[in-house]
Amino acid sequence: MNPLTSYLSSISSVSDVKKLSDQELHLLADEIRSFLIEHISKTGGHLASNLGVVEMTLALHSVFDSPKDKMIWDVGHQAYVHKILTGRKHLFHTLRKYKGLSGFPKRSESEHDIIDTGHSSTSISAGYGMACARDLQGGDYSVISIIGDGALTGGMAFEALNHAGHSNTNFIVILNDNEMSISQNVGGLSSYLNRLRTDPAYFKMKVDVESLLTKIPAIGKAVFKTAEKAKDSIKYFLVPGILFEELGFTYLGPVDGHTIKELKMVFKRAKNIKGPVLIHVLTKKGKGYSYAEENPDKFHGISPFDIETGSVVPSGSGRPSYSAVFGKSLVDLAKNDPSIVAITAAMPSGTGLNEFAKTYPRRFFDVGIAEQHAVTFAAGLALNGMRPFFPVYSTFLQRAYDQIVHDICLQNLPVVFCIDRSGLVGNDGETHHGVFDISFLSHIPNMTLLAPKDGKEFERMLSFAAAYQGPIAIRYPRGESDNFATITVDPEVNPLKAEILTEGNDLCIIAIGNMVRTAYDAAEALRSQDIHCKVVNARAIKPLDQETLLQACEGIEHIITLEDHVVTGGFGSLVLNLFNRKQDIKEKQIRNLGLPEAFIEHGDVEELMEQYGLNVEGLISCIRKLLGK
Ligand SMILES: Cc1ncc(C[n+]2csc(CCOP(=O)(O)OP(=O)(O)O)c2C)c(N)n1
Ligand SMILES: CC(=O)[C@@H](O)[C@H](O)COP(=O)(O)O
Ligand SMILES: [Mg+2]
Repeated sequence: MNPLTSYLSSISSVSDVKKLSDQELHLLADEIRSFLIEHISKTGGHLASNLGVVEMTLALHSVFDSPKDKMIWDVGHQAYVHKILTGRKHLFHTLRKYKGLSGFPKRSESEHDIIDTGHSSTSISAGYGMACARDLQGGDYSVISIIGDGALTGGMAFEALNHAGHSNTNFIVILNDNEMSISQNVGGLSSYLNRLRTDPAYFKMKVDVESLLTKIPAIGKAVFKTAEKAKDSIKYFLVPGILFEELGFTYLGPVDGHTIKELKMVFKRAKNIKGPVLIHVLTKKGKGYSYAEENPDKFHGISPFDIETGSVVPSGSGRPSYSAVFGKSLVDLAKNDPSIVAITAAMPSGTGLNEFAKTYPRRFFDVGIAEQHAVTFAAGLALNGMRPFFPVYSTFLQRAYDQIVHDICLQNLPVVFCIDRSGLVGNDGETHHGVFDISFLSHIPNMTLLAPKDGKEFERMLSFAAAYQGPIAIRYPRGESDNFATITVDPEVNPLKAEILTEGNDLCIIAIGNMVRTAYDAAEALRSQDIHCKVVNARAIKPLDQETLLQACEGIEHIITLEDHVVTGGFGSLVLNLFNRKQDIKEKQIRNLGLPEAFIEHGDVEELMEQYGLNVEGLISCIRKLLGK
């Protein structure tokens, strides 16, 4: 290769990868790592996971023929290398930007992206479905699901392993084991995998033992049976991956995930094995960038950073995030209430639980990527006298709908759901926006749902929830907490009571949570133009503070409800029902402002809010139109 032109610039499609020798592929791997670090330091994104799969992805595209052979990336946050090799490297300056490259596989982006992913543990189910379809259609291609050790802790992955295992369907599962979820991986499976990783003798021994045992001459039935039994029992102790073998998979590994020659050899071998195969690949998360290797948690999902120092470029006003407010408040509450325990589904850092975990290790539970289990585990804790707090991203809570209904609300248990990342989250896009939680929670009997307008109110709601007799959820957005200290200073505020922030009789805006600031700023701007809007901070989404809301709207014709949530089944629909039931709705013009019933694309939150008319300017123009001014 001409030293002046890089290997990376020679790759315009996956077929170019196949032309390179193993040595050249390793040189290409170095260039891809520099490319990833360079670009993600500017755009932000999932750096550590992608640095860990460079050689594996190169080997995959060397041995298999995408898109004929189908590659399914679990979660999909580690598919940047796949995207670079499949003709999208020139788009990486737009990574996760509005109308730019998605941070996850997107079928609309490329034929090489076989399925849209973003939520964990779906790849084996989807892959096995595709393999079964292929066999029904007489197809002749490989289906490969690539799943991380974190994602493998998701129950759905085991449902799929169980289903696929005892079939003779040709299907390949690649387990990318880097011992990390976002934080350190947890659970019995993780320790099992760790044993496989750390006892290479296992792998060597397996080959010796197997070849020895197969040499035992089958003298007579009895001896052969004994030999088989001996083989099975020895295999049980010595053959790594026995767990997967017992489920019906042929286990190959563990394989060094950074040696392309070895990877290609195992992938080629797997192609020719009948039935389901699981390849256990060992990788290092963050490989090739020392800051990410030392701190894979921080560099899992990283904002723009300085390559030289590894430090994140500071942004925002410096106010604590809602997650930080949550984490600090919970440590304070737990000091005086020993019944308080905290549960996370593999997201301690993202939900602000690191401090609590350090302070109260016995009262902290990381269940792995297992939201369904987390909720019913919380039910068990609550039934036995504890007060569980479960901070979880809105979008991931979708996984546990039935557990919330059946195991928490039906039994009216005192569990606190702290719904982080509610509303638009921005750069993660469709699979991560938290815009359905009001719709899927507000209709469940016994569920109470609150939304704070700022950090102070959030603290108040958390202490209220800690004493609440029943299921209660508090929804709050990603990012910095707001601060209305100059307006309401009542520390003992009752979170079930709405509050009137500003007076006015031309129109009434009833807003929730993060949208109260938008309503307040729009009303302030309009006041100077002689348009007087009343602003109500609803605080409680369910039950609504009917008395305050009805009173606040007396004598006002135009009402706007404002939410960072889909309008269908959202907060506005609850207000509409209230006025329908309580008052002659004909007297009122009620406009529900929120998000459409659509999957909202990725981009910066500000851009998306503008796009959907939910920023201050959008609200002002809507009010002017309604009032004809
Ligand atoms: C249902 C669900 N819960 C939580 C997450 C958040 N999440 C994204 S990646 C990740 C860890 C994945 O670990 P692993 O599969 O080992 O991949 P790695 O980053 O180590 O390559 C988690 C918890 C998610 N995407 N989906
Ligand atoms: C891939 C994934 O699901 C997580 O890494 C998620 O992107 C984290 O989101 P935050 O950056 O909001 O914590
Ligand atoms: Mg991992």
